Amino acid sequence: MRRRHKHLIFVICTLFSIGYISFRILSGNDQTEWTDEVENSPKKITEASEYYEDVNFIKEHRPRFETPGNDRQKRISSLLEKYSIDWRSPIQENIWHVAEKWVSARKLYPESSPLISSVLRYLSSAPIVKADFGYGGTQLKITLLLEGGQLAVFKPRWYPRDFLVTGEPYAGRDRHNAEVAAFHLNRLLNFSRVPIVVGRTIDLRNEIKSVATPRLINTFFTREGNLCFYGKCLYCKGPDDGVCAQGDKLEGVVILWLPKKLTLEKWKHPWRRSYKEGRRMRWETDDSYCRTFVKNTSPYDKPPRLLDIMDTCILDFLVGNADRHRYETFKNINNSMLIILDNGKSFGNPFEDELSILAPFTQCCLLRRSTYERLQMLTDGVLSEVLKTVMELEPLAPVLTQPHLLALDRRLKVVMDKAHWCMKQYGEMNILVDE
Ligand SMILES: Nc1ncnc2c1ncn2[C@@H]1O[C@H](COP(=O)(O)OP(=O)(O)OP(=O)(O)O)[C@@H](O)[C@H]1O
Ligand SMILES: [Mn+2]
Repeated sequence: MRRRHKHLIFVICTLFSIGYISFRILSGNDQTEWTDEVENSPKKITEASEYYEDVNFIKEHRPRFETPGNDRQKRISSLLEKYSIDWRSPIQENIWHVAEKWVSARKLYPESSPLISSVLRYLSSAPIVKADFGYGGTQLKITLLLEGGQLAVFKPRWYPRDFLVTGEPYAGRDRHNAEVAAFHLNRLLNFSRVPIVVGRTIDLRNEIKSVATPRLINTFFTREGNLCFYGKCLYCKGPDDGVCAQGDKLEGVVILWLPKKLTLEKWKHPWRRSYKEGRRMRWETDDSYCRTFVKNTSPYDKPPRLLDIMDTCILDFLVGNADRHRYETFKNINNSMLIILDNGKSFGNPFEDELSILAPFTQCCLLRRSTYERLQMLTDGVLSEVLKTVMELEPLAPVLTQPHLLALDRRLKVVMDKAHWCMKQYGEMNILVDE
């Protein structure tokens, strides 16, 4: 009897030990579910199929910055190889023709070409043959005719780089450096939809006034020994609205004009703001606006326009541009891109993220797969690092202050979180579009 009793105790202890050891092994696996170990040995968890799906989902979609020992450095190198600018490339005087030929329905220039450096170099140095008023709009600018017959726009500097624009999300005057940063960011996103732009400090007296039309000369004046002008635009009424050089030197940006033979068509942006206090637009109060209205309305009911709106709002959210009230496409050209013109209202406040700019994306939950993959490549601070390096020798360098660079990385995380939320909610195949 006693022997049988002992035997029973032995069996119970053995079973208990086996149970305990199994439990430890399994819970050990549990703890590795977020680490690379699971990525390398997915077989370990194949039995729990539901759970496996979830882990796989997170593995594929979690932001890269949560992955230790990832390929960050490789991503930086490959992006720099494609997008670096040779700011010392020799001047090529016949480059305008090249830039003109680049323009097609879906791209303004190739993703990567040493000739982009050549265009930027010449745009920042070509002699100015003629200068006139801008061409309407609300902001002060000058139209330039450059040597070789190329048209361009000059937008002047109003603010120092660290100026903080507060108030309404679209407040303040244009930020000239924002045009430059938005252009390079658009390249990193592989959009090629922002016109080519470069920083340039001009001699207002010798390069502009000397070749200006009489009507532009009439708006020149001096203030405290500095040469100024106020030009003509909706907000350019007189000297109070003028911009002044430091002495004769005026910093600004030169934007390459699109080929004259291509006509632009203007569209009202479906997610535009009212710009009136107390007046709310439908998208601000109706979260089904995309599904019930925009998606059923031409030209958003078929590709590529709505996807272009998604791309644009992501770029705008990253740079903080809340002023995309209208947009332009090439008239009579099939599948024309949404041309991302006028980014002057970006980079006003690096300490706030204006979520309403993302409304098209959060309300439609739609995104090109190519854009999603590119955004993912730019996580882990890759975005700010590559952008900073690409613009390091820009004539306006430093183009962005550190807080603005950090804001880009922070906002990118917000975009990725929204994308993952959409995927979880509706399924990846309903969110990401192969186009
Ligand atoms: N690079 C360009 N090539 C061709 N057309 C251009 C270019 N830049 C601007 N335009 C034309 O001029 C218009 C006004 O330009 P832009 O939006 O930069 O000025 P703005 O004064 O900031 O306008 P708004 O006050 O409406 O914001 C554009 O809508 C476009 O039609
Ligand atoms: Mn503008």
